[in-house]
Amino acid sequence: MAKDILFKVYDLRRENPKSLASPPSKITSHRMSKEEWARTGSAASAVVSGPSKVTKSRRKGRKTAKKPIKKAPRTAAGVLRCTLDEVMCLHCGRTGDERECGAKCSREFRKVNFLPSSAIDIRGPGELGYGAWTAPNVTIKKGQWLEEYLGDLRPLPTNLDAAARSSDSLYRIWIPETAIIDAEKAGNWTRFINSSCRPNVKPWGEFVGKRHVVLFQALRDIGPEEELVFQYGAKWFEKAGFLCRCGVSEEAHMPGEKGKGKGNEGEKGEKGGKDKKRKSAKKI
Ligand SMILES: C[S@@+](CC[C@H](N)C(=O)[O-])C[C@H]1O[C@@H](n2cnc3c(N)ncnc32)[C@H](O)[C@@H]1O
Repeated sequence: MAKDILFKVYDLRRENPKSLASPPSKITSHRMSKEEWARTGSAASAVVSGPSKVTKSRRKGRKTAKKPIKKAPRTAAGVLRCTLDEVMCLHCGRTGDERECGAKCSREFRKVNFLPSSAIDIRGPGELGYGAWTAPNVTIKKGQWLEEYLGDLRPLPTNLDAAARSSDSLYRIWIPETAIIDAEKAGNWTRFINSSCRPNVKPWGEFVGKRHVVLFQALRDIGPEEELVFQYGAKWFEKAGFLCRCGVSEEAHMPGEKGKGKGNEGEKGEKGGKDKKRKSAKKI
C-alpha cells in the first residue's frame, strides 16, 4: 500500500517549513483505482488473460473457440509491466526472461541512483506556485537519475483529444500505449517541477526491471539551492490555456517563440543526444 503523507514546504528562503494542505498527498509508489480501470473497457487498459481455449460445445458437439478474456489490471505493477522481449532493463542491461530481471532491479536501481528525499526542498509559493529545489550543500552531477514520476495511474482514453479536453489536471505525463500518470492528487516531489525554456532536468520514458518508468535526469551539473525545471513544451501550454512565465524572457511567451536563443542549453544532456534511442516522456 502506498504511503500517504503531507509534503513539507519551505518558504522561498528555506525558512519556516509548514505542511502543505492535502491534496496533494505524498506517495512512494503509484496508486490506482481498480474501479476506474474496470470501467474503461479500452484495449489499451485491458490485459488479455491467457491464449484462446478451444472447448467442446455440449449441445452441438462442435468445437468452438473461446474469446480471450479481457481483464482490467488489478495492480500498478500489472499496468506498468512490459511484456515485450526486446526491451532492455536500464539497471542490469538484460533483455528477455523476466525472471532474471524483475522487482530486484527496480529496488536496486532506486537505491543506487535516486536522490535521498532530504536532497530536495519544496519551496514556495512563488509566481509559479511551489517548486522543487536542491537543498543547501547538495550538488547533482550531469547525467544523474533523480527520481521516478509517481501518481495515480489512469487508463489511456480511447479518444486522446476528447479526454485531454475533458480533464483539468495539469499534472499528467503520458506513457504511450500504457497509462497516464496523474500527479494532481498524489505524487512525490517531482510533481512540483516547474517548466522553463532553460531546463536543467528532463523526463525520460525508460524500462527498469521490465517495468515502464518515467525518470528525471540532470541535463547538466546542478548546484545547491537551484530550482529544478524541465520544458513542458508548447503543446502543454496550448492545452493549459496560458503562457510560459519562466524567467528566460521577461514577457510571458509560448515555449519555442521567445527566449529561444538564450535557453535550452540544458537540452544537450548526456542521454538526450540525437543518436540516442531513449524516448523523452511527454506532459499532456
Ligand atoms: C506540474 S505543476 C508544477 C507545480 C506547481 N507549481 C505547484 O505548485 O503545484 C504545473 C503548474 O505550475 C505552474 N507553472 C509551472 N511552470 C510554469 C511556467 N513556466 N509558466 C507558467 N506557469 C507555470 C502552472 O500553474 C502549472 O499549472
